[in-house]
Amino acid sequence: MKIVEVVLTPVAFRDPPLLNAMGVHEPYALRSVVELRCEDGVVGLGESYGDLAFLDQIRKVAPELTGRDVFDLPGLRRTVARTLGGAVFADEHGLTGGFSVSKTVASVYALFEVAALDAQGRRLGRPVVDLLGGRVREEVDFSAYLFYKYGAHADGTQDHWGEVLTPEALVRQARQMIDRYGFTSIKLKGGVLDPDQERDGVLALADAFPGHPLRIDPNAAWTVPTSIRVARELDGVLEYLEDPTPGIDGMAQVAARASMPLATNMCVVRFEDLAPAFRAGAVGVVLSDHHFWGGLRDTQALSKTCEAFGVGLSMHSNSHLGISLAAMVHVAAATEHLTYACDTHWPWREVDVVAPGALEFEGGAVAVPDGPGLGVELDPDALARAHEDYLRCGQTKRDDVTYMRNFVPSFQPHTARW
Ligand SMILES: O=C([O-])[C@@H](O)[C@@H](O)[C@H](O)[C@@H](O)C(=O)[O-]
Ligand SMILES: [Mg+2]
Repeated sequence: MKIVEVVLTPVAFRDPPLLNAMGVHEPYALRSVVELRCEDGVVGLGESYGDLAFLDQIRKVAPELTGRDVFDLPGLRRTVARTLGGAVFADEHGLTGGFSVSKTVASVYALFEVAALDAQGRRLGRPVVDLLGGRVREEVDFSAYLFYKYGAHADGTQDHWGEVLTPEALVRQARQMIDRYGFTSIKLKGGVLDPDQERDGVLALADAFPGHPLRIDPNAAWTVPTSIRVARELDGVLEYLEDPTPGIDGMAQVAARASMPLATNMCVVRFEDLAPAFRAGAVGVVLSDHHFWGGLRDTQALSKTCEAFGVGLSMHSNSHLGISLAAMVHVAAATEHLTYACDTHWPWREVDVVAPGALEFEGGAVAVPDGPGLGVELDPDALARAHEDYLRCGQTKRDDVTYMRNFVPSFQPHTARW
């Protein structure tokens, strides 16, 4: 089945002022939506980053795909690598590790691979999970992804979550999210407040939600000694500690002294990073993310590799919409070695580009959608509105650091600050 046209639509959707080690989320999150229009009227959907530097790369590749067989994934990967010709996409926030040619190819390929698999599934009348080998689980568990946050954006726009800067407010946010979605495990985005305050936040969550596995992710905001101290203070409380400190060497020093496994989506972000990290004993859990790990099939390869080395696998997320959530659910449902509930930013968005109904949370889990392919349908009006928002919002890249300076003029990112 040949690809006849590739349509790329950058979109933007409202995002609350969520805090992290690099600053604060801007009023809109940016994404790209791809439609692979194929023979017989079949259309495959994909979703990924919306930064201009990423759009520049996918815009180079898109015209090269027309006339290609949508079932030829190795050919698709070769076309991506050849067309990019060594280009590097640098997502300046740095929250998902370094940049490289291989990570850029993996990221661009992933967007088109998901769309190709969606098209294949629609053509065959089978869900993507079946193309990945079939279901090992019917539904996929997600964690409540909590953020410290401001009560309003720089222009005064508020949201229903309110300000969250204290343990009490964190517990309130967790309760709102758990009441609505039923999550049974909790992740806290840290690297925002003094580590002692964040430790107290975790302890308050542990008290309020007994039996809910907990994690904290300071995105490398802590030094090695601070990480070791906080790990000791949260002994028996955390299921894993995510990216407390920068780099494989630093993580290895913490891992040697911490009782809980360390997880990462910062120091292991490509297959090339696995050997040095595993050799150093730096990580006990790798956070997969098909958007930069080379798509759904490479995510499965990552899982197998982790299993062989006795390393756990969880799933990282960034602000995203329903096409990405569907892809995350399909790959998670087809991947046996997935040892923790996945992350998702889903509760933070209010609109979507897909028609409602296919993706529902129950007990913190999402069942694999029924339909062929990814099982989600594009809502053309919603897509048009989100594209209008993209054109109107004036943002062209994610820049939490500069936006943070509206609130704290002297702000510098918090890498190994504490
Ligand atoms: O949305 C955020 O601010 C997160 O900090 C995100 O960008 C990270 O990449 C991510 O969720 C993580 O686990 O590090
Ligand atoms: Mg992380």
